[in-house]
Amino acid sequence: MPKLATASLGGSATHRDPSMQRHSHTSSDPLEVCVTEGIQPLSWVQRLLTRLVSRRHSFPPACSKMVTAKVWVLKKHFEGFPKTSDFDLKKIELPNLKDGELLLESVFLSVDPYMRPYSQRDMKEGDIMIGTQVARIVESNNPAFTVGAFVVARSGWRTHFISDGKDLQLLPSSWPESLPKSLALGTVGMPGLTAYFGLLEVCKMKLGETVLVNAAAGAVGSVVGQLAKIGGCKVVGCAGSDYKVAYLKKIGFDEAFNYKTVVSLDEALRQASPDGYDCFFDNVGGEFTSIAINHMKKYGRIAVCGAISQYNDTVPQKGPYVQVPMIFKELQMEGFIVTRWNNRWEEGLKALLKWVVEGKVKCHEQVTEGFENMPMAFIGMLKGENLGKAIVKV
Ligand SMILES: NC(=O)C1=CN([C@@H]2O[C@H](COP(=O)(O)OP(=O)(O)OC[C@H]3O[C@@H](n4cnc5c(N)ncnc54)[C@H](OP(=O)(O)O)[C@@H]3O)[C@@H](O)[C@H]2O)C=CC1
Ligand SMILES: CCCCCCCCC/C=C/C=O
Repeated sequence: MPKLATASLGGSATHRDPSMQRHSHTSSDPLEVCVTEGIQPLSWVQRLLTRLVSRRHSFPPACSKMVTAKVWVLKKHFEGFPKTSDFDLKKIELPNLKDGELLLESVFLSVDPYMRPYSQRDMKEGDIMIGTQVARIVESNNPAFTVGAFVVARSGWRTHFISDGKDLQLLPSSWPESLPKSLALGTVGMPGLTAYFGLLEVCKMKLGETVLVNAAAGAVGSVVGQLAKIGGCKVVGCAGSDYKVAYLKKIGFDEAFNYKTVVSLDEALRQASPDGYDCFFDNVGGEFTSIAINHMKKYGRIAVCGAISQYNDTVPQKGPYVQVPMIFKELQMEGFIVTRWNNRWEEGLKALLKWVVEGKVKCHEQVTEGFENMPMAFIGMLKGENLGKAIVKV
């Protein structure tokens, strides 16, 4: 493990609780993906032979056939809160594979808050929705990739796609067979890395400090709180339901409250930490930030990770503004995007995987079944229906 991670995050373990494991996962048999429609079930000898052949990359691929991918398209730019009618489900015929190419099928897809602001900024109507998936290699014309292997891809909301392999990340070789591969989209993926780098590099969290995190029961927030505990901090989290608050306490948060039902957010923040906060990992922005900033300790650090309370605004929110408390408390407030540390993802994933395997970081996933339900899962996540990482299982 790198020096930084050991120095800042080594230490006390959190409690292990099997009831908090994710509630659903799939197992997968690489054999099944090559069975062509209309072919009778294979004997076990044929299956074994097929497995051996497919692992050695057949040229041309053994199960070449026309594949139709389903894709979700942004039909209409979101106005305010996204609606299911803003999306269109389409079918696309994929061409035959060229040399060096792979055919992949999505197994798990991620729905993330960034899709809301990114769609506005980077997409035009008719584009396939951006996003990441865990996908299985179905055919390979590329010797670097074996049929049956699982990768993380950034191919958008598609059931099947073709890649030249350059944009694919194989799951770490140390990934335990028993660990759900969907975690590569959450705790052991981009959201976990956001928590890791945001806390270490932006908040510069230190032993004995007090850390505040909002949207705390979500994909990023739940990891932030648990890493801060591993790093020897006091952790205060808030979330939008009593059920989520109970979960936060179960996974080791020292204080947690429901920001929707407290009479006064100001009072709840004061009660949770009368001395204030050294670090604030802000996932929410807006009014929450303008209240929380007054509870920062002198020289406190604020990691501006997200602003989900503002993503659906049609009219920009007005102050109160942050400058006066920033000046008098001499605060540091820094926005960041996790891709800043692209060259250190291996380090972060290794550390996160280790903590998950050791039971020091617990994971929960909100799994929606069915590719057809992607827009619903995305909208549900924006509304706060997810506990932990929101995932769609194809
Ligand atoms: N900077 C970066 O590189 C990255 C930033 N992010 C940001 O981190 C934040 C969390 O992302 P992620 O963990 O994936 O998502 P979550 O799993 O936390 O899901 C989103 C959660 O946000 C909460 N929420 C929604 N609307 C509001 C609101 N108006 N006020 C307060 N809370 C709200 C809901 O929880 P609740 O029930 O508690 O309200 C909801 O469950 C987002 O802002 C996202 O954009 C994520 C990844 C990378
Ligand atoms: C199309 C896949 C992009 C994967 C990188 C995601 C970076 C997320 C940055 C988030 C910003 C705010 O939510």
